[in-house]
Amino acid sequence: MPWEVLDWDRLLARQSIPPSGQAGNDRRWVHPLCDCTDLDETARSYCALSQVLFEHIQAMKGMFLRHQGLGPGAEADGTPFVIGITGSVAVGKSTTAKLLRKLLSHWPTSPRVDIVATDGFLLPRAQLEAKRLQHRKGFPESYDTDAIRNFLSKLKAGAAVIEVPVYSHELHDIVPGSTIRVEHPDILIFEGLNILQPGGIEGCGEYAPAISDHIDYAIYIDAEVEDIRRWYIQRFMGLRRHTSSTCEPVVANHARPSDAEATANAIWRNINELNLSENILPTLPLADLVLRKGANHEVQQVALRTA
Ligand SMILES: Nc1ncnc2c1ncn2[C@@H]1O[C@H](COP(=O)(O)OP(=O)(O)OP(=O)(O)O)[C@@H](O)[C@H]1O
Ligand SMILES: CC(C)(CO)[C@@H](O)C(=O)NCCC(=O)O
Repeated sequence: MPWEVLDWDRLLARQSIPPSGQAGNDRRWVHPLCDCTDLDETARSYCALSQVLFEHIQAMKGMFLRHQGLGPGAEADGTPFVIGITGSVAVGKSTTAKLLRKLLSHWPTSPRVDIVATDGFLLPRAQLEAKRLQHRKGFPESYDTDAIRNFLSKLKAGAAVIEVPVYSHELHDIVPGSTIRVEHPDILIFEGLNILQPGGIEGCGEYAPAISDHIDYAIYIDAEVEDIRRWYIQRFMGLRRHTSSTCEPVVANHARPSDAEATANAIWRNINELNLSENILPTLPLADLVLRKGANHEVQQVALRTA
């Protein structure tokens, strides 16, 4: 697969986004969004990523306007642009989404940016149990895929308000009666494990549309499996400290940290790592951009698909 490794210095030197569009020179904006060790390097790498997206969206907009016979000053059609972010459980999709939202909303075009996670479209725990899917959480069959496609169709059709269900990592379940409102953003960051899965064949023998049909630009976050496992265990142990025993038996019913860590390792091995190798990693070649992270979450490489 032809990939071009991004040269950040050359890209940032182009300054296609003026410095005022880079969330400021003060790198402390990074800190509330992620607990990274090198603020400057993190800001620089995500600014480079933001610039790739800016140039791509401007080029798409220019192409659309030319196609409509309109000049560069004209307004495009206002359809939300969907950026997909995928990769393993705990690889940092939500964190990257938040960093990008911060940067994108500082663009000179001041776009309104929303984030939606496919977690909200997981089947509620009771339904997973009824279908004996409780050990397949995160696998394609554990989501309401029709609801995901429906959501993206409505978004692309210009719906003014769409309500999306919410998943809680503390409850390990969909939060009953809770939704977030998506109100016709300029850019939607849509993050999840399964967004690049092929559509498959439906009962009547026809191809089902794929979720990715609605994704305009797809980012895959990649890292060493051993690093992702460590991040997953750290997050699990952190959540355990913050979870009351009434919330989540899987997390909270471990009096001893070593028991909790053993459970986290078992969930990683039997569910999340399996899902990564069977379903998620095979979609990497379908991404437009691969962001490769090192052991401390630093961005080591950004590669763009050229064909
Ligand atoms: N750039 C970063 N610097 C420091 N820590 C990070 C960074 N990115 C992610 N993390 C940490 O790694 C863990 C996983 O990150 P995050 O929750 O964003 O992953 P995710 O891919 O969205 O997970 P899931 O698929 O389970 O929702 C979290 O504990 C998060 O704080
Ligand atoms: C919610 C998912 C599936 C995806 O984000 C993941 O974070 C998760 O919870 N995986 C299942 C294993 C676990 O309970 O941690």
